[in-house]
Amino acid sequence: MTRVAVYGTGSWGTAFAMVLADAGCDVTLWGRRAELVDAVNTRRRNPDYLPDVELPAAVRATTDPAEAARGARFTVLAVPSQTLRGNLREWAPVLERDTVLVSLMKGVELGTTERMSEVMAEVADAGPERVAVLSGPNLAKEIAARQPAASVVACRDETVARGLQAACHTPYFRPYTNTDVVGCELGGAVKNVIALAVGIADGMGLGDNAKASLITRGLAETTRLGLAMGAEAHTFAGLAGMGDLVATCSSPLSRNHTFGTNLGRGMTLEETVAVTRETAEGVKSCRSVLDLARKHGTEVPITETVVGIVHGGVPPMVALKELMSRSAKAEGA
Ligand SMILES: NC(=O)C1=CN([C@@H]2O[C@H](COP(=O)(O)OP(=O)(O)OC[C@H]3O[C@@H](n4cnc5c(N)ncnc54)[C@H](O)[C@@H]3O)[C@@H](O)[C@H]2O)C=CC1
Ligand SMILES: O=C(CO)COP(=O)(O)O
Repeated sequence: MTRVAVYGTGSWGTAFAMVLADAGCDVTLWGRRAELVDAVNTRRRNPDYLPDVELPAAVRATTDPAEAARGARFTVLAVPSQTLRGNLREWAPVLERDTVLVSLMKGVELGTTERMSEVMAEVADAGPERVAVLSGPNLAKEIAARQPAASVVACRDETVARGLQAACHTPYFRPYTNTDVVGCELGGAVKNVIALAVGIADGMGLGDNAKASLITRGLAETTRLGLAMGAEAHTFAGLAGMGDLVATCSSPLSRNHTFGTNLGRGMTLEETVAVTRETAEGVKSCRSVLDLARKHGTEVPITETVVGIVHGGVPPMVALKELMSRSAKAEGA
């Protein structure tokens, strides 16, 4: 039986632990808080993040990182992007030497502008054959309800990607393989920023034309940045690009979309943060995505607009006018 360690007992870590168990793996979840770990072990519940879901018996939990790591072929990381480096520094000494690190995270590190796979490779001293990412239209609450979804598992080593694919393939969760790690990660991180923009537009009362335009031009700027970073164009037309963008920008379950809607309705950043319990990665990552784009000399006008609204205090209506009055361009430019 394949042993898997999942670090992070939030919505996605817990839901994906369930997917792995349903696919036949033996899963140990690492959690920070003893009460939550205890609830998983004794009541088969995660009352804080997925209270209505009964977890399979093959999912156990622990607060001990070494116990979670023992014998794990895959080590899945599902903590907020901005805490990964610090967390992994603590866990790296106890991980199995040959374990494959799998990122579920959709963010870019502030300051370094590193993708999560880069942080993982650096901190755990892992080669590309030990670093994988999973990304796609995967709203945790739908998956926890075993509603059908497809996803992408990406690793530079295709054999490793196939191994991970087999480890998480269930009747309701269909993973495809890809070797374009950069494209899959970037698709996941930037769609959170575009979902903020769409949420803001929804909150302002703008219509479906505005939404479709933001999604489409959002995909254009994601692809432009991705190509400059060495990603492959077709990845952005796939599940980790278009797929995730559509799911996140249209679902009320998305934390990023909801965060944006609250801002668009006129809440301040502080008020919006106060009512957001879970991780909305785009709020921080919009700045690192913008930094990344500047490093690569690419234009990301929607991301720039989101940074202006979220961190620069620009009123959404002013930001909209600026976005609409940029110099006219050819669509493929
Ligand atoms: N929830 C979803 O639908 C999906 C989420 N993701 C991505 O997965 C990642 C994790 O997201 P969620 O599980 O949804 O977030 P969440 O907010 O539900 O849970 C985050 C988890 O990290 C823990 N945590 C917070 N600060 C920490 C720290 N300093 N050290 C260690 N642990 C800490 C929390 O206790 C919690 O267990 C994010 O990058 C998100 O973008 C990706 C696909 C779907
Ligand atoms: O990544 C997600 C769906 O694929 C979840 O999006 P949110 O983090 O906005 O909830």
